[in-house]
Amino acid sequence: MNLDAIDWSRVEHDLDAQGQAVLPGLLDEAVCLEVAAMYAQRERFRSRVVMDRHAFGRGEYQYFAYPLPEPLAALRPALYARLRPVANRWNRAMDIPVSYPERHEEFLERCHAAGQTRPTPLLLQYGAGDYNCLHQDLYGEHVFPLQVAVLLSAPGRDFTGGEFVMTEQRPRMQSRPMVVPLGQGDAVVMAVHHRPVQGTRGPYRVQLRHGVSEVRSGHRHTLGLIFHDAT
Ligand SMILES: O=C(O)CCC(=O)C(=O)O
Ligand SMILES: [Fe+2]
Repeated sequence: MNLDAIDWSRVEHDLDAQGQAVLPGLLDEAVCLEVAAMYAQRERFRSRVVMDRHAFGRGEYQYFAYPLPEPLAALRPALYARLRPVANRWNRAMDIPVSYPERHEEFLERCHAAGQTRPTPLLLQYGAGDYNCLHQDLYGEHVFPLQVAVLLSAPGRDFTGGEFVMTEQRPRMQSRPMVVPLGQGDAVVMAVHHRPVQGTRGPYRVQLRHGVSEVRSGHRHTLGLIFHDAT
């Protein structure tokens, strides 16, 4: 994990232009394999979700329990600090009277005081035929408007299909699809649910959703980092 190697002005530009941006090579291959292997260590997690039981898609995921293991424990506050200026600027543009404190810990205290005490970082596991329906990761009143997903598996080698997709819904218009190309260790930063777009008569909001197309073969693991906690 080397956050200094990332071109954050390009990330900010891409987030403003399309609601998502790639962080290339966020985790190296050895770390990807180590994190993916945690899936089998049930004691690391607070709960497991089998997606087809809830009509969320097909496949499964587990939410980590506190304390988070490394590298997640360090990555979550470090990414928060880099993304906080965009989150604050987006809220100002959308007239949302919420600003995010300097430290992630302080934001978590706000979540916890409102009953959002459960950790949201998650590990997802897909096999052939699995997919993730378009969704928004909202877990209560307190929302940090950006989240990160790291692809832990190698496309072409570990799996085929399984593309990361997003849609952006503009008011009274049809949805715009986006496919985000990711290699092993690359991450996508994305809007959790909405973002401001500059219109001729001022800024307006667009709604975003993300999901994963069907995995055709092999296995695909993803690490999801959401900055608010859950009720
Ligand atoms: O598996 C993926 O790429 C999507 C993960 C996801 O939905 C998330 O991290 O919130
Ligand atoms: Fe998600």
